Amino acid sequence: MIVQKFGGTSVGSARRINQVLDIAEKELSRGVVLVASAMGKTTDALLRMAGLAERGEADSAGGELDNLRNMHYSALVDLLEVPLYEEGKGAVDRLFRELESLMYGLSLIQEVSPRSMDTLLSFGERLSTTLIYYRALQKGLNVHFIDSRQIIKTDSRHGKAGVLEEETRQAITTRIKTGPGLLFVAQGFIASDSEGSTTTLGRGGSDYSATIIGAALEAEEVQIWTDVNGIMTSDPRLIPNARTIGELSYDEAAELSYFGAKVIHPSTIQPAVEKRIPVWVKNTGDPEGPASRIHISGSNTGIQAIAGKKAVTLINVRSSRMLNAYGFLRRIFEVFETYRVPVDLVATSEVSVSLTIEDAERISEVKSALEEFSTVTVERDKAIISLVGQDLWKQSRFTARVFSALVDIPVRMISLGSSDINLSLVVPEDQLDSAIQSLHDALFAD
Ligand SMILES: Nc1ncnc2c1ncn2[C@@H]1O[C@H](COP(=O)(O)OP(=O)(O)O)[C@@H](O)[C@H]1O
Ligand SMILES: N[C@@H](CC(=O)OP(=O)(O)O)C(=O)O
Repeated sequence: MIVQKFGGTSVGSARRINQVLDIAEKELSRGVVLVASAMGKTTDALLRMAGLAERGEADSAGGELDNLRNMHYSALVDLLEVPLYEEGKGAVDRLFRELESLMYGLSLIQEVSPRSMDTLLSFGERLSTTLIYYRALQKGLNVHFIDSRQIIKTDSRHGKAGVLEEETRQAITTRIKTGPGLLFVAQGFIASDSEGSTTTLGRGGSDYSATIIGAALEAEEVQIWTDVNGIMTSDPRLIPNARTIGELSYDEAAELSYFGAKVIHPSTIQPAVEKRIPVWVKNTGDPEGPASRIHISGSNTGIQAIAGKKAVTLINVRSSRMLNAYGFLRRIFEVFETYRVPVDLVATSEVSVSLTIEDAERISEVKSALEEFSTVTVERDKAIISLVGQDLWKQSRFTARVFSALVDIPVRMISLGSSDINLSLVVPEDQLDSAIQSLHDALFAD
C-alpha cells in the first residue's frame, strides 16, 4: 500500500479535488491512504477568526466564517450530484454549525485557550476530507473515512503535540485495513490526546501525519503531493530558475526542512527513516513532471540545495570567569532545557558561546537565567542560510565560493561540521533573500 498526502493548494478547489482523486485512482490497485490538508489558506483564516473572537469581534469573525462557508459550499456544488449531494451537504452543514457555535462561544468569553484553538483549527482538515470522501463516493470508489483523531495519539501539548508512537501505531493498524482497490481518506495535521481532546502537530504538520501512517502500515512509499516539482535547489518563489533535486538522502531532506525549506515539515522524515520508506515529493499540477525521491542514500556529493529561515534570534553568552574552567556549556544548555527552548546553531570560543533560537517567546526568562552567571547580548532579526549536501567541506573551493558570493553581506556566525552535510550561516534577516540569490547563482551556475 501507499500513502498519498495532498497539501492545501492541491485540495484548494473542486477542480483540484478532482485532480487529487484522479491521482489516487491511478494507484488504487496498491491500496491508498489519502491524507489531506485543509483547503487553500483555511488554517490561516481560522487563525484570524480565533484572533477576532478573542477580541470579542464576533461580526468580523463571522465574516471569516462566511468566506470559508462559501468556498466549501461552492466546491460541494461542483463535486456532488443529487442524491449524494444532500448527504454530503448534511455533513458539511453539521461541521459549519459546530464551527459557528464554537466561534460565537469563544467571542463571548473572549478567550481562546490552546485547547480551543486546536479544536477550531481541526475544522479545516475535517471539512476538506469530508468533501474528498463524498466526491470519492460519487465516483464509485471503495472509500472509507477515517477521523485522524482516533488514529494519531499525542500528548497534550496543544499547538505542537508530541506523538505517542506505540499507541498511534496500534490505533492505525487496528482501524486501517488496506488492500488492493481500497481508498482511505484521513485528515493531516490533527490528532488527539489521551483524554480525547483534539490536538495538532504544528503548522504544516500534514506531511508528518502521512509518514506516521506510512510507517505504522509499513507502506511501500509515501508520496507528498504539493504545488511544486519536488524539492528544488532553493525555494522557487525566490529563485525562479531553481531545479528539482531528483534524489536526496533522508539526512539531507531533514536538514533542508529543519532549516526552512517549507516544502516538507521538519518531522516528516523521522518516521520514514525508521522503516526505510521512500518519500516522494511530487507536483499535483504536473503529476508526470520532475519529482524528488528521498531515501536512505543515493545522493550525489556536493551542494544539493540552499534553504533559509527567518525570525532567528542570536544569543551571545560571555563569561571571563569561565577561562580554563569546565561546565560552562553544561550550565548554558541547562537553561535552554529548563525553558524548553530548542537551540539551532552553536559556535564557541574559550569565554563565549553564540547560539541561535527560533522561538523568541521565552527570551527574557532565558536571558535572566543566563545572566546569573554570564553577560548576555541578544540580537534579533537574524536569519539562517543552510547549504546542504554530502561532504561539502571536502571540496576545497567550496567555502571560497560561498564567501565570495557573500562578499557584501555581513555573516554573523558560521557552523560547519556539526553534521557533515550542512554549512549554516547567520546573516541579517533583511539580507537573506539577496544572500540566497547570490549563493544560488554562484553554486548552481552550471
Ligand atoms: N527547496 C524547496 N523546494 C521546493 N519548494 C520549496 C523549497 N523551499 C521552499 N519551498 C516552498 O514550499 C512550498 C510548498 O510547501 P507548502 O506551501 O507547505 O505546500 P503544501 O500546502 O502542499 O503542503 C512551495 O510552493 C515553495 O514555495
Ligand atoms: N492545514 C495545516 C496543516 C498542513 O500541513 O497544511 P499544508 O499541507 O497546506 O502545508 C496548516 O496550514 O498548517
